Amino acid sequence: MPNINELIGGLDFLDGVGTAGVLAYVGAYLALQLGVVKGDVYIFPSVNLAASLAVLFSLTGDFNPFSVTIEICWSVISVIGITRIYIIHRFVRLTEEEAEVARRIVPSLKKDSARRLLKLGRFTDADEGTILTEQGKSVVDVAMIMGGLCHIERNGKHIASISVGALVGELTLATGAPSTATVRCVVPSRLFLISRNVLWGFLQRNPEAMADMERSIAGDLRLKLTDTSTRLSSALGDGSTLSN
Ligand SMILES: Nc1ncnc2c1ncn2[C@@H]1O[C@@H]2COP(=O)(O)O[C@H]2[C@H]1O
Repeated sequence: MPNINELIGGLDFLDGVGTAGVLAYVGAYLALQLGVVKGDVYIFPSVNLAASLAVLFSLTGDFNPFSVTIEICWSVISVIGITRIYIIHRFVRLTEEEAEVARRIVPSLKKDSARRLLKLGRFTDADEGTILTEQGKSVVDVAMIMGGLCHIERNGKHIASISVGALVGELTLATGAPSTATVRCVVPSRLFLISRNVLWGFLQRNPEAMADMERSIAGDLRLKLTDTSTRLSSALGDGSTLSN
């Protein structure tokens, strides 16, 4: 049985290139599975392209039609991937408002995916008095406030105010449960609206967007809770406490 030195010694230049190609393939795939690289950044298709060309080159010494076919397909698919990423970087543009929404709710989404999400919703100017959600009723549209001011009302009482950057309807996004408050625009407001069902469907099909959205909601909740707790403690400023 040949030992390792004899095996390595028996490799010629083409074998060496082929081996490097195989290692690159396996390394890229392992990195993808470990989450070290993503499939939609340049590095993954580039390494795959280099690997397929290396293996293709090594096959010139030992022709095999099936291996050559798969390597050519791999090279072509890698070039398609690289071209797609280039087109997204170079040509997909978001308007300022679109970019603001994308940064706020899905900051790590690629521009083309963010654009797909944004196309599912709409920007609108809401008049003073517009009601965005009604306490106890299911939320129809989740909103992001781009400009203006809204009041949060519980049982007809104003309990908090939200403005630019705040989300509306996020608390019941996942469950579709009755909304926890009535939200009313108290000045003309600029909004981004997206149907709750449509948004939820998109998030379920896009785990990366779901993770982003969960982070955005967590950040939003932190601000809202802090604000509400501050209001509550100043309302109880006379030293009284809430009884249960
Ligand atoms: N205390 C609060 N501060 C800020 N916003 C709130 C508060 N309570 C409810 N909301 C918002 O009002 C929305 C009503 O619908 P949701 O319960 O889905 O999500 C809720 C939040 O977006």
